[in-house]
Amino acid sequence: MALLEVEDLRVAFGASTAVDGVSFSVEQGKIVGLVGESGCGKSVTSLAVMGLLPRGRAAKARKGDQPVQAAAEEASPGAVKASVAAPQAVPAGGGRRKGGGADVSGRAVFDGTDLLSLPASAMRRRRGKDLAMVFQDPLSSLNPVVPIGRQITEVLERHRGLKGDKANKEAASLLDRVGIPDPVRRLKEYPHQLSGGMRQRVLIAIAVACAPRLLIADEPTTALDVTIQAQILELLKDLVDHEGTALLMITHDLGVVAGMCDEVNVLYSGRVVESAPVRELFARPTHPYTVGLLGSIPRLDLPLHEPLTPIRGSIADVIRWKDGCAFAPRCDRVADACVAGEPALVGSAHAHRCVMAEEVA
Ligand SMILES: Nc1ncnc2c1ncn2[C@@H]1O[C@H](COP(=O)(O)OP(=O)(O)OP(=O)(O)O)[C@@H](O)[C@H]1O
Repeated sequence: MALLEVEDLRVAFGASTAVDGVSFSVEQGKIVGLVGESGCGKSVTSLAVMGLLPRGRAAKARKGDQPVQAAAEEASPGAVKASVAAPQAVPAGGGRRKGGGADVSGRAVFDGTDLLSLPASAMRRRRGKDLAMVFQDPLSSLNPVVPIGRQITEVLERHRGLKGDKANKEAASLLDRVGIPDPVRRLKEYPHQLSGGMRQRVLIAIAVACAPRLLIADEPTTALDVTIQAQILELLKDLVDHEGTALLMITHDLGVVAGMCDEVNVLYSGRVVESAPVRELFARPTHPYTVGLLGSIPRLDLPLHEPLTPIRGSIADVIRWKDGCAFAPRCDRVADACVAGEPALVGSAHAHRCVMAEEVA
């Protein structure tokens, strides 16, 4: 059994469905990508798995509310008071976007335990220790008025019981491990004294401080320039290779997917529309949305000046899945069958949700 099995995950904010029956799994020592354009449900999926969404009315009635801030404070290994990851979790889950709490259903089975059914206190113990998250924007994920050393030692104290010199030594060795030179001096510095790439390394150091078995990285390199991006991705890959960490990589960047992932799940309008091992997906994309995503990125193997083919329309041009394929209004190959009812996910190793798949192939 995989380390994480997400089954039929659904997340709704009031009447609006953000994640609509998503299933995927992540094996130990593997990198699994969740890919799709903005708004398809990638972040909400990961926040739901981490238990970081503000609870909606239905959930409150079931188990009592877990306030957003409380959840955020526990966000990741940086989930200590006034520390990392938390500020970013709040906007993603409930601050930046208005719309109240989330009603979450389905299962997210981690090492045999359904995380979605855990009480908030048990989930808090797991976050940071077994599961950790790295967010996109390190500046808003770190506390600007606390030296980075303190932000790391708080995690070590909380989850590993390390204090004083021992905690400081371990913090310096974590910074060293993520490639920050002169770590002892850096421990005393504040986030604004570090470059963007270094701040992201600090977040990764915090995330791995307790050797989590599952790391979720939500667009961890989007805010960085390409050379730093490559270093950070290499660092994450090393963790997987050397520690056997399972990595769920959330990205809209197919280049990152190609270079990093073992398996890929393509999301569209809250549902997985295609999932496959990475080579298979790039060699034989089957869903027209995946084909469109691949057609819209520049390729070195095509003649110079070959035009890119963007997907027409936007993710707002969707129909509800129960009425047919949500991608149909943007699809060049749309046929009557596409809007005749809900398309099922077909296949196992390489699965797709397209009734016209044979014609597409
Ligand atoms: N707190 C909230 N209240 C209401 N709707 C929300 C909330 N958080 C997210 N959504 C909606 O859920 C949908 C999925 O959002 P999500 O952030 O998961 O997308 P995404 O694929 O991660 O996009 P991006 O790459 O831009 O972060 C969007 O339509 C978004 O507006």
